[in-house]
Amino acid sequence: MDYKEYDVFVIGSGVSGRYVARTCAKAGLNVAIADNREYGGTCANRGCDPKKIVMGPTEALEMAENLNKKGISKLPKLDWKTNQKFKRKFTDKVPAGTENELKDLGVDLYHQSPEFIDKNTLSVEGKTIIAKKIVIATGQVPRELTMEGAHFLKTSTDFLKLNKMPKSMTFIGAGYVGLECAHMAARYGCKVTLIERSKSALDAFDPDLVSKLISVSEKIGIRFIFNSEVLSIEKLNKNYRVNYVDHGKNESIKTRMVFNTAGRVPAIGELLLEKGEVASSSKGISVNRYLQNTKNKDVYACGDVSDHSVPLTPLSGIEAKVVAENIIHGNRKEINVPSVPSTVFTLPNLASIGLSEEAAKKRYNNVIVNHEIITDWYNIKRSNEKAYGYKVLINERTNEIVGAHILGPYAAETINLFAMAINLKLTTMDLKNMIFTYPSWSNDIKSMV
Ligand SMILES: Cc1cc2nc3c(=O)[nH]c(=O)nc-3n(C[C@H](O)[C@H](O)[C@H](O)COP(=O)(O)OP(=O)(O)OC[C@H]3O[C@@H](n4cnc5c(N)ncnc54)[C@H](O)[C@@H]3O)c2cc1C
Ligand SMILES: NC(=O)c1ccc[n+]([C@@H]2O[C@H](COP(=O)([O-])OP(=O)(O)OC[C@H]3O[C@@H](n4cnc5c(N)ncnc54)[C@H](O)[C@@H]3O)[C@@H](O)[C@H]2O)c1
Repeated sequence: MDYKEYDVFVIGSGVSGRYVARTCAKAGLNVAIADNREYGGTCANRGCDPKKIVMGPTEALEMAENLNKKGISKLPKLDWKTNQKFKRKFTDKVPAGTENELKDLGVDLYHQSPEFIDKNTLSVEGKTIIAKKIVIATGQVPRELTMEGAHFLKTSTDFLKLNKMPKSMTFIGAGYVGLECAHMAARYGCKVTLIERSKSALDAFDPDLVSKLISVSEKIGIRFIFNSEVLSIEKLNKNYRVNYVDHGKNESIKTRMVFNTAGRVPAIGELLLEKGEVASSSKGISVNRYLQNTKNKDVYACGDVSDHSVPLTPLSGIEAKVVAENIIHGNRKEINVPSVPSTVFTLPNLASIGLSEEAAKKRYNNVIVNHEIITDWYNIKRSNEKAYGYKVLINERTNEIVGAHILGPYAAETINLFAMAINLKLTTMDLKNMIFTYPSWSNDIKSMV
């Protein structure tokens, strides 16, 4: 019988899977890894990294527009095609680079989805694999939508590698992916519509700041349709017709492309988990505090696919470290996640860490809510940016910051100072007593507390 044995078999070569494979191989274990797409995962191939490159010219345009006739006399013209070329300089190298790095460490590579046969046995590429430990690090995939014509839908992966920017596009779902793509597309000259099922966008973020972001987005031409259900998508000649119900009324919109940005779900459909006796739910692979499956103790999970994770790159990395350590040394490291900052890379950025206003008020008796949409601070006036606002939540008893939310330029950077403050339990006075550079956006955080 054609079978192979490994100490560790990793499924998924994204930020979390490849970390586990690399670390276990470096520790002398006999390791294999499988991926059914190009190696390197979502973040590097079709997520965070290429997205920021595509966004680069829009940031330059935004800054120029804000200073138009204030020292700028001619606005830059964005060029999608040359930016795609620049982007490919990064993304083209990822799959081979990832494979070579793993091969050099002696890791065996497979290019298909494995299926469980039993608790420690997998089938892949016609081979039977017996592994002492199996790591599931398969990430997430777009939620499948089932309306008539759903097969016409494109995804964020298609968006980030479009040959040219179409005249119009419609996104179904106004979450992270929908909003980020919408902001990029609108600034590259596309007419953008977002159709969202619920009453607002970005439900994980502060509603006051979200509402300001929506009004800024509308000013750059983005149309939002809330409380709306898409019924069907029809193919016309060059366009699609999206039929939807808006407040009980049947409506439609003609658009060049339609994207599914309605959320992402754990990528577990192809693994035949029941045969491996692996416990899972709609949130992903069920794990305990060692990130070990709650049923099959020889299975671990890390990254977006674990039911412990918030689907963000830095968290996937932290989880991978825990899994690698527990496999190499036996269960000795529990997952312990600090407060995790998160940013929607719209312009302006919307960034957040810690508790929401609602959660903070539930958790603490007395919460100070510092909230302002800023119009008269020096930074906003000199940059002429479209919006700047914050909400900071402070536990009145201890003066510790328990939540911070910023809508503004470079909020993806300044929120990291709040991450440090919250995780180190700094008080408002600690922050105020720090000396930061001036004039800088970071320095403004002292005025927010
Ligand atoms: C458009 C977009 C933008 C994003 N932007 C950000 C951002 O700015 N900041 C941030 O922190 N996060 C961002 N994210 C989320 C981030 O990409 C993920 O949190 C991160 O990539 C998760 O890493 P992972 O290793 O868990 O999974 P992934 O990187 O998704 O890797 C999983 C791998 O498993 C493979 N796989 C799946 N199923 C199977 C199978 N059955 N068999 C074999 N292989 C399989 C996949 O092909 C993939 O290579 C973004 C996501 C998207 C989609
Ligand atoms: N900047 C970042 O860090 C970043 C960027 C992209 C993605 N991500 C990660 O990926 C995850 C997924 O992001 P996402 O944008 O795909 O999902 P999301 O959950 O943020 O947003 C999905 C949106 O689609 C709506 N929706 C669902 N079904 C719908 C339907 N049938 N019709 C209309 N609207 C519908 C939801 O109400 C929600 O507002 C995020 O939670 C985040 O952790 C992070």
